[in-house]
Amino acid sequence: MQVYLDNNATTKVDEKVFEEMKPFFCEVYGNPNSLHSFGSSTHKKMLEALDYLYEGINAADEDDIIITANATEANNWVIKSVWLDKILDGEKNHIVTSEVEHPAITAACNFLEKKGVEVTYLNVNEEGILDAEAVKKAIREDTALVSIMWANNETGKIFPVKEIGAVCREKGVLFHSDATQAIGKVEVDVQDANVDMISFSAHKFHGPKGVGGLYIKKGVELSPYMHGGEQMDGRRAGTVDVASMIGMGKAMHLATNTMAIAYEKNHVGMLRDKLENAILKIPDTIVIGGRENRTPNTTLISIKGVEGESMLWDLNQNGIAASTGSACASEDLEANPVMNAFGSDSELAHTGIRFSLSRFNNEEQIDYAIEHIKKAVERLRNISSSYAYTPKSHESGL
Ligand SMILES: Cc1ncc(COP(=O)(O)O)c(CN[C@@H](CS)C(=O)O)c1O
Repeated sequence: MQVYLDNNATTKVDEKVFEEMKPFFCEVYGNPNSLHSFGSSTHKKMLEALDYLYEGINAADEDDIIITANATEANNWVIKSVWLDKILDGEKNHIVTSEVEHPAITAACNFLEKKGVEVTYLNVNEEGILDAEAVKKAIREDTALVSIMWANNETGKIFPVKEIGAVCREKGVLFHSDATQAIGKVEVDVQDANVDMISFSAHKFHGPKGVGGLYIKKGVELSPYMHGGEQMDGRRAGTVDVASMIGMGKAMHLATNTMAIAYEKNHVGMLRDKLENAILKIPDTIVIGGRENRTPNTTLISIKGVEGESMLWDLNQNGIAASTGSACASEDLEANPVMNAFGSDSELAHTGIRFSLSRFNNEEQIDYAIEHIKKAVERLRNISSSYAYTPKSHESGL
């Protein structure tokens, strides 16, 4: 049996999305910016896709949604164009973010630090989140941008975006939120959340890889990251990947309409809880950050005495796909940076396993995964030189 439990890394394209995309490779293949009918025949479906995107995040008609290659591009665009617009050409020289952001934010900020920009990386608490008060205290006169994610890709923890947005509004500071792991899992309402910009990627909500977006609230000026043609009203040059844009719109529609969200919470949340409850019955296991206030599909679990990579290998031998944390950091065998951020010691930070489900998982798959997780833990602990179960040890915390 093949059981895919790594949906925060990427998801399967929904068949309905694929069907929507198909005509735009070999039949309706014109360049949308061409004046002839081969080009204009793409417009109807592209406009429908934009409508789905605006509807999915409750963007106002006068706001912009710019199609990018992915969330990484959108995140880099925000960080580097704020640097251009407000730091190089302005009086600001400070950015506030968190220490558990995706590398697309932290690496871009590290790059700016080498250019002399000051960056505050806010700590998270033992629940893996930070509060709006901490953001308020970090904002300075010369703060150009606050960028705090909507939901964490490893723990699923949801950040108080609305409260942070209110603080940024009060202080007159631009607020960006990386919503990549929120869309399709929890409600994302950009007007309610007082947010100026959000990033997203289609392949996190059953759309194609290689397409994403940046929502920009009306009135927010942001220099283009890509110059060239007049696509996206000159805000992002380059011929749009028509099929992928249409696929992303359809995926957003499927993922965010009322039924889908309710289904995600009831179905996926129930499956995630069943998996989590079973693993927590094993001694010396703990959910990193606790079980509250998370996206319904994600769990990051520490299994003491079991190296994350060894566990992944064992599960993979049985057709089960999971991860030790974000895919982009999985190559290096460093301790999980998010677990480090929680203050877990290095040994424990190597024991995290992330399971991230989707609406395409079912109970049979979860039962199969539980069976093999238990066997893998027993096998790996038996050969572990560092783990010895003692009755009190299962009360140990992080
Ligand atoms: C919060 C967040 N922000 C940005 C990205 C980047 O998405 P791209 O489509 O690759 O550009 C991701 C992708 N996180 C995957 C791959 S590293 C994970 O395994 O956690 C993300 O989770």
